[in-house]
Amino acid sequence: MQHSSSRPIVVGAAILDSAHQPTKLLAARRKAPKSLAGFWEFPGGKVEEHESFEAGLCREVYEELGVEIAIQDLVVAPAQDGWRLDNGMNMHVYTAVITAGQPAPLIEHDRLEWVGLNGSQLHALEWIPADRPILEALLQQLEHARTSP
Ligand SMILES: Nc1nc2c([nH]c(=O)n2[C@H]2C[C@H](O)[C@@H](COP(=O)(O)OP(=O)(O)OP(=O)(O)O)O2)c(=O)[nH]1
Repeated sequence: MQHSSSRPIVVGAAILDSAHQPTKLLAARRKAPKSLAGFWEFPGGKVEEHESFEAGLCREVYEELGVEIAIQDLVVAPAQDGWRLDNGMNMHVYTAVITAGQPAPLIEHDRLEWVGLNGSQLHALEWIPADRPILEALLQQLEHARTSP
């Protein structure tokens, strides 16, 4: 999809440790702005005018973490225009895997953590509240993919 409206669209990456048998998700802790500092999120950011969502996501992840990714699937939201964030923007989240590089918290984050998909650690992190339903949908979608033929 291509971004062309004047309202900013945010894209986020649910970076998994494996394309076919994922066990971990790469969570990133923001260090700015003050209102979001300390909260965990999906790496990503705003898509630029006339940039595709996928291109914007690859660019943001490279800028923020220094890695190249291969985008897999959209985490399907209840509405077609994505997940509604607390700031009034909408976000599209895609699963992805790293294809080159070692992730590091280069600009927007002060910590990165590979967290198990099955277990309390993922939920124990202090996620941006708007991300919690996205996490639930991600887990359900991965579970569905794992159990369907
Ligand atoms: N990247 C990201 N942003 C999120 C998530 N959840 C959430 O509410 N947001 C909000 C926080 C910000 O207000 C907005 C994303 O803006 P950003 O600051 O990351 O965008 P950007 O990298 O393009 O930064 P900038 O150029 O505007 O400074 O969306 C999430 O999981 N990931």
